[in-house]
Amino acid sequence: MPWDLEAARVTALPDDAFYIPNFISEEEEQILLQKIQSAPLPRWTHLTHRRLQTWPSALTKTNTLLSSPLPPWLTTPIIDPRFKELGIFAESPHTAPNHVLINEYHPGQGIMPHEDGPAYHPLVATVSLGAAIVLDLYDKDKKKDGKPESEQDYLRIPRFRILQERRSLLVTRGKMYTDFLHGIAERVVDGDLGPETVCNWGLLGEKDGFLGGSFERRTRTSLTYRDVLKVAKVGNTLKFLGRS
Ligand SMILES: O=C(O)CCC(=O)C(=O)O
Ligand SMILES: [Fe+2]
Repeated sequence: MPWDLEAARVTALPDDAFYIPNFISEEEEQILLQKIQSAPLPRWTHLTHRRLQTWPSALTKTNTLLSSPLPPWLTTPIIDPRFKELGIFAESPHTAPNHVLINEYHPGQGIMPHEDGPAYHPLVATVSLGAAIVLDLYDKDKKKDGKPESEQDYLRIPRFRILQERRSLLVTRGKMYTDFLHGIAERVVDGDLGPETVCNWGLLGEKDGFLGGSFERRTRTSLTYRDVLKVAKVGNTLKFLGRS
């Protein structure tokens, strides 16, 4: 793992994006997948095109996080020591992520182009598990309220494509967070892969598997680490509710 995030910069992208292959080991990947699979069923929110876990809890209607620690399996070794060593959240308000979304995509599933919005410090650190997937980035300009205006907009060609290998880390922040939409196409095959079409091609850990220019999707799970700006102490909340 590089000690300096700069060595991992995706130079073909506007500021800032960083890609680190083999960020976690195969053993760490298996432990994480097993923890995710063994979470009680009510932990999952089932959406039409994927399912999702939210740790430590969903935000309130005012985008507030009720303060609660992340479980140790989401903290060690990803946040502590690795994010800390790389200084990934050093400039975010809480100097560490306090929220993790876990998305699971089966082949053919994806996520519509969207932006992550103002509830978070503009930085997302994504660890990919289980299989590779292509993340598409779209210009935001022709969008209204951050959402595609039409079906045609949704189908339009991405401006950039990032290939996320299993066990890799992708960090997007700044302009990449605020000026682009990101999405994952609902495909069973990711194709047209090569140095001209994949902006992090030179940073990939194992290009050999992708030299044929395409791969079949398998189940891919992502952990997206973020810093929620507004945090309420649970003690205060209880007081607010008249319970203490
Ligand atoms: O699975 C991913 O890598 C992206 C997930 C995402 O965009 C989100 O949860 O907001
Ligand atoms: Fe997102």
